[in-house]
Amino acid sequence: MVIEYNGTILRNEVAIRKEKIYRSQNRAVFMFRIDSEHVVDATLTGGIARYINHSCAPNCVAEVVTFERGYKIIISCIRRIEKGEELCFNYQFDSVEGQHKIACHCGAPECRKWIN
Ligand SMILES: C[S@@+](CC[C@H](N)C(=O)[O-])C[C@H]1O[C@@H](n2cnc3c(N)ncnc32)[C@H](O)[C@@H]1O
Repeated sequence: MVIEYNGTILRNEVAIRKEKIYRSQNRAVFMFRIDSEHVVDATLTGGIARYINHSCAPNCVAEVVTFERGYKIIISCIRRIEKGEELCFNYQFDSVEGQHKIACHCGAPECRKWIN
């Protein structure tokens, strides 16, 4: 394990409301989907794991584990990480028709060009 992705677990409806509020406040929004009904909101209560970028050739993986009837998001390395190397994992965002596409800048030879 490298780091835990901390934050507050929210139901979808609450997460949608919070995201609107954050955007109206011009805040960067940090949310991690854990299942079809819940999101971990790291915008105000998260740690540094929220800054981990996406890569199409990641050195880490993010896994949702159940813990004491709740959830935890654990970031683990999947290969040796050199000193100074940036941590990254595959966001595995769904590609939703009509949704704004995010260009990927991970720089990996096998880059899929889009995050979502
Ligand atoms: C959780 S934040 C990661 C930290 C963010 N880079 C920052 O400085 O606050 C996720 C956002 O970072 C950007 N991002 C992360 N990985 C990226 C990548 N491989 N290519 C382009 N943008 C990326 C996207 O805007 C994405 O929505």
